[in-house]
Amino acid sequence: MNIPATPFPLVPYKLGLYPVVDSLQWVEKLLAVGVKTLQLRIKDLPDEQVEPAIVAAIKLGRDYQARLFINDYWKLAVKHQAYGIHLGQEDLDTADLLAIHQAGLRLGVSTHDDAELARAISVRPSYIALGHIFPTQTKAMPSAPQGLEELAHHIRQLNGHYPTVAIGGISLDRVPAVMACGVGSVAVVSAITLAADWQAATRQLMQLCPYQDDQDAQR
Ligand SMILES: Cc1ncc(COP(=O)(O)OP(=O)(O)O)c(N)n1
Ligand SMILES: Cc1ncsc1CCOP(=O)(O)O
Ligand SMILES: [Mg+2]
Repeated sequence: MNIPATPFPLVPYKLGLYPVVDSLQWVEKLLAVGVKTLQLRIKDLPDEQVEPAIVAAIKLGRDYQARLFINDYWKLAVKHQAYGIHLGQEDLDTADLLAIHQAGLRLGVSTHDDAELARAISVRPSYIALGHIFPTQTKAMPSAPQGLEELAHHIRQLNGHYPTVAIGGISLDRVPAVMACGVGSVAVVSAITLAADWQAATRQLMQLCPYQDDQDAQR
């Protein structure tokens, strides 16, 4: 892992509701209802198959002045100047962090435990994701869910130095308890994509998890 000499660019400390979706159509629908932070997470396709969706999503994100993170496909995100990239711990082994940093992209990093948190901090990313908090059907997870106590413990450890995002099994009714742990943002997949009324769910989630336009995370 090649660690840049300076931190990755800042993002707002409270990124607000952060939907994670697997298609350009979802990106477009969520931007249209006012989502300001989101991620395009397409898994395991060749670069040439995902490139058109990534290019179009980045343009939409710019048009709506939103923060669109690209999951995994860091080379395409750099090539097309995305707002940011999200990487997991395994992705950190292979991604060129210097190239991402030099291109000025924001970086979010996943963490599951104390060791992964320490590794993420060593990279000085733009935000740190913590999870999975609750059991999830969306992604096969090798470890047990962290739960709210562990989430609160990790947030205390970070001591306000990084924007934080909680992810994993977070349903609408669980958001208040997650926010009460002091997290800046809540990332959701199924709470939106499997909701009976996704627009109503998104609006309620945005209200519970407000975005605040500042960059006051102090490292
Ligand atoms: C906001 C956010 N947090 C965590 C993840 C998970 O990333 P990763 O561990 O790399 O797993 P995949 O999403 O790539 O399957 C995420 N995507 N977003
Ligand atoms: C991508 C990812 N990373 C950790 S949990 C997860 C899936 C979250 O999906 P859901 O909000 O449906 O539990
Ligand atoms: Mg990944």
